[in-house]
Amino acid sequence: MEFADRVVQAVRRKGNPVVVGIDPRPEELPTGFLDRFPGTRTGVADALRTFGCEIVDVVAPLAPLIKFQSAFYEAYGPEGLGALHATVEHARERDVLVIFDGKRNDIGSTADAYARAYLGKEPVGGSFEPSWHADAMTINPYLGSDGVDPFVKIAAREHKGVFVLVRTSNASAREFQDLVCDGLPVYRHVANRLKAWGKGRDGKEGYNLLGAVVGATYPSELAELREALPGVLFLVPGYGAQGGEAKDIAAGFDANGQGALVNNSRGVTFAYKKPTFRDRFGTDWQRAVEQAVLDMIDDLAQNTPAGKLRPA
Ligand SMILES: O=C(O)c1cc(=O)[nH]c(=O)n1[C@@H]1O[C@H](COP(=O)(O)O)[C@@H](O)[C@H]1O
Repeated sequence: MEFADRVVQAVRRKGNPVVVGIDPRPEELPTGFLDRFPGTRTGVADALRTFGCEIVDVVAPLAPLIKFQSAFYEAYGPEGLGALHATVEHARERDVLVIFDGKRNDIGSTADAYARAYLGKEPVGGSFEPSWHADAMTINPYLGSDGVDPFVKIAAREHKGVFVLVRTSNASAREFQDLVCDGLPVYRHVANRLKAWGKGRDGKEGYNLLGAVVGATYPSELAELREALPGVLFLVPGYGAQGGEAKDIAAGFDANGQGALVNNSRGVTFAYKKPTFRDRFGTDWQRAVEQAVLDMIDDLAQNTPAGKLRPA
């Protein structure tokens, strides 16, 4: 089944558009967690793997998607990447779609290698094998069409998805993305190109394999882009730790409650730090993770069109 159809159906089945971001920072692991592992690079990587897999177990029954932030694993070199790979495999065996967040790109031929690495298959012996089992990945459009086309081509062949940075959530997003040329800000040029890059790649549910990353922290741009990009799935980071609220995200959805996938990383992963959760759940950090997801689902249902996804 096409990636966009799998997303829409998973969102419908689970009744919410939550993406749990797993961005593990060793220094923020629950008290005593790291002490269970040897004080070596391998030990830290094992801790990240164990922590990530436990989060997957808690959130997979609730959320339709998980996004892994590669940076926090790459920080621990090959051992860290091994931990990421093992955690992705763990997620794959559960009922949840996986986004690899590495914001890759390069010149066309190298972009093709990245696309094959994360979405495709590589020759091994006499056959072709996938190295990573992500359902989708994030990419940077700065290099233009020849850097994006290989991702689209390989995603289409493998029934995978791609999310292109269009309007990022960070404070300096305006620096380049708002520069006006030919009468439009740069992010609107990217949005227009995105339509062209994804042409003919719609799934049966009406959404394209090529999605857009649009931050929750810029509500008016989110609303404007929703209008401009019908049939494009939005990956919306910035809810929670970066200050984005459900009311800011509401305009990113379609009328049917689909179209926006809302990411929350720190607010879920390290939910145990929230004073009210600390009082309620003590050292049971898994219960805090679960409650953070349940609260987010409620918040989005009450304050955005995602409420329409709930069974009547
Ligand atoms: O592509 C992304 O996911 C992304 C794009 C963007 O514009 N802003 C953004 O925060 N992200 C990622 O989304 C996650 C947000 O994390 P929290 O702020 O902890 O929820 C991190 O993994 C970021 O790298």
